[in-house]
Amino acid sequence: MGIKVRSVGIIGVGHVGAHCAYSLAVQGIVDELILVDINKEKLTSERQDLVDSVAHFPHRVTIKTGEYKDLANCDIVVISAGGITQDQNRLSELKQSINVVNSFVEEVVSSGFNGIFINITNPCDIITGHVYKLSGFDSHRVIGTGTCLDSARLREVIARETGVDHKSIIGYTMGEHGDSQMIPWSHISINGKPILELAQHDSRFALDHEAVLQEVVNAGWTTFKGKGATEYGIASALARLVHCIYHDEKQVIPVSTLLSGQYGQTDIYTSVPAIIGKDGVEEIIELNLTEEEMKVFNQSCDVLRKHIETV
Ligand SMILES: NC(=O)C1=CN([C@@H]2O[C@H](COP(=O)(O)OP(=O)(O)OC[C@H]3O[C@@H](n4cnc5c(N)ncnc54)[C@H](O)[C@@H]3O)[C@@H](O)[C@H]2O)C=CC1
Ligand SMILES: CC(=O)C(=O)O
Repeated sequence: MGIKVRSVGIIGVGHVGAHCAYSLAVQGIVDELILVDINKEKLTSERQDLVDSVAHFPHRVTIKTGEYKDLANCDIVVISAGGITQDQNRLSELKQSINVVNSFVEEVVSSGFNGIFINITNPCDIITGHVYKLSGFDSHRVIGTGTCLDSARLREVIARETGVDHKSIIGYTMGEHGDSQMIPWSHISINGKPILELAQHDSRFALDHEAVLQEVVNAGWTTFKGKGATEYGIASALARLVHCIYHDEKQVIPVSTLLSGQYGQTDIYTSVPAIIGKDGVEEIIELNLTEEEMKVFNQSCDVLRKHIETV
């Protein structure tokens, strides 16, 4: 009897891809990683460094390098190819990132890959939508990490301000993984108790909403400024998603996914909470946003649409 090897491919093993590889390996989420990068020297070095850590793990992980065609049998292919621009604006990466994914998505699909794409490359929502179109896959199998990372940042800020552990905070940011993302405050809760209700009786929960949003939006650039990359946060978000898929967890996580009428939006990839399981995005959760929240969410979609038109 053969045992199924959990195999994940990573395209682009720069700051982000290498950290994703390490997170998946060290947490024992995969049995095999296949790393692909156009920079062959870097690829060899990243593989060697990862291999050097394996002997200390309590589990076995095989780390390979390969070409796009070698990803045929992977369950999941992570896209983290490209390069972050210096101007701290994800949208200015658009043209470069489109060219990057154009150079391999169809080749990966024609190799026989029939699993789930998880895209990280920025601007995450637009590039994920483009990968969806290039791949011809059903949208539930093309996912963008979207505001999964920003939502972790949000929960950390709320945890710090309120003193409640982040695991007891239910909260997401929605919309663009970028400056126009929004926080649906009417749905932020401390394990089910709306934070807006708590705020009426306890000043700890009366947060400055605009300041929290700005801190969340700026967090990536706070990280980027001193090290020229953001990597641990996104790698942890990616590892969570991959774990959810392999274990069919059905956890609700905000990801960039195709909206087909939900929230009054159609034919656009953007972040909303969704159930993640073995089939990828299994269900989109439609929150009853307030009128003001809907307005800001729609504005975020407008920002994305304006840039999609330039592709
Ligand atoms: N969605 C998110 O939350 C986040 C997204 N990012 C994005 O991830 C991407 C990668 O960022 P970094 O790792 O910091 O960049 P990096 O420059 O360190 O690494 C990019 C890697 O992609 C490789 N590459 C370029 N074209 C390729 C191709 N056609 N095929 C295979 N490999 C290719 C390069 O050789 C390089 O090794 C950027 O678009 C960045 O904005 C970064 C952090 C968080
Ligand atoms: C760079 C980026 O997209 C982030 O860290 O949020």
